[in-house]
Amino acid sequence: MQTIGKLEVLRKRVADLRESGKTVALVPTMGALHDGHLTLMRRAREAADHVVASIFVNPRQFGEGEDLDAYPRQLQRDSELLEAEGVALLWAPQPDEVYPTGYATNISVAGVSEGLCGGDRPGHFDGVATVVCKLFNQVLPDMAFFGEKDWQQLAVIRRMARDLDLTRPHVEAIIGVPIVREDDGLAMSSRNSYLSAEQRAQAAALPKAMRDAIAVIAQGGAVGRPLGNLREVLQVSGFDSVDYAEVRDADSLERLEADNGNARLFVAARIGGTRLIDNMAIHAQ
Ligand SMILES: Nc1ncnc2c1ncn2[C@@H]1O[C@H](COP(=O)(O)OP(=O)(O)OP(=O)(O)O)[C@@H](O)[C@H]1O
Ligand SMILES: CC(C)(CO)[C@@H](O)C(=O)[O-]
Ligand code: BAL
Repeated sequence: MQTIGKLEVLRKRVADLRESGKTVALVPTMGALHDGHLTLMRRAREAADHVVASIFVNPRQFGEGEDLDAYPRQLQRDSELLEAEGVALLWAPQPDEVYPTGYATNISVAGVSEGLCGGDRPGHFDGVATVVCKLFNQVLPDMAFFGEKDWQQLAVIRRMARDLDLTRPHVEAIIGVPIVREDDGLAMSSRNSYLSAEQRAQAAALPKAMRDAIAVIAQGGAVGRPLGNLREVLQVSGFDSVDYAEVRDADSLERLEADNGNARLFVAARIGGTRLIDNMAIHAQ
């Protein structure tokens, strides 16, 4: 596996991979890899002839006072993990390679980016859409893989690909991979490394409270009371605050007051300084 920091070199190496009609999958990440990321790499390996992974802690998607500087960076360890997964190229540019002096363009996707993480993190999805569009143009992959842990992000990226008529990858080739969880149900996340041992144990209350709320919501009726209970349970379990707990349509992301058969529960909650997100279908898929 070759690690590349210059766009010029990336374009040449991707062109080499494409020789004799071979397909290329892109898996964008911010590094500090865990089994959730490695599952994306495996899905990509199964679907394409070659996998290009990217590691870029994108400054434009972090708000003021967020954890841009503290975000874990461990390129050496990550590159060993990617190599072991059979990844062909690692695209790991520095910020000035992605946003050179004079950079002035922003992509903003309305609708699906509103509320949930978009509400709590103003400008976040502009930063995500902008960098993902650039990554797509840099690698021109046949397909790209994203985790359903960031369900709203996936919706934003698909909307962007549809609206901008992207062909590499085409919107149908933007593939969502189900959430990979720890044994106690907590969704794997690079930010879990911020948790102390006590907070890590308390964090398991999040998926459990979500499953309990879902069991009630799936029986029909309004979502207000189960979501109220979920907030209370999280506070009693050691969470400091709940940024949002909402039921939305899984595709349109419209907010729902009652189950519509295609509903999904979305929660973001804070424990210590760490913000954890999760989402689950109300009805088994
Ligand atoms: N537990 C998981 N299961 C499936 N996909 C995941 C999981 N965690 C992350 N991903 C996916 O991996 C890709 C890269 O994510 P990223 O590098 O931000 O990792 P992360 O663990 O989500 O980090 P963060 O702590 O910033 O949320 C995204 O498409 C994300 O949805
Ligand atoms: C898609 C992404 C790599 C864009 O920076 C990031 O938002 C992430 O890791 O989910
Ligand atoms: N996985 C989402 C990236 C972020 O939180 O900025």
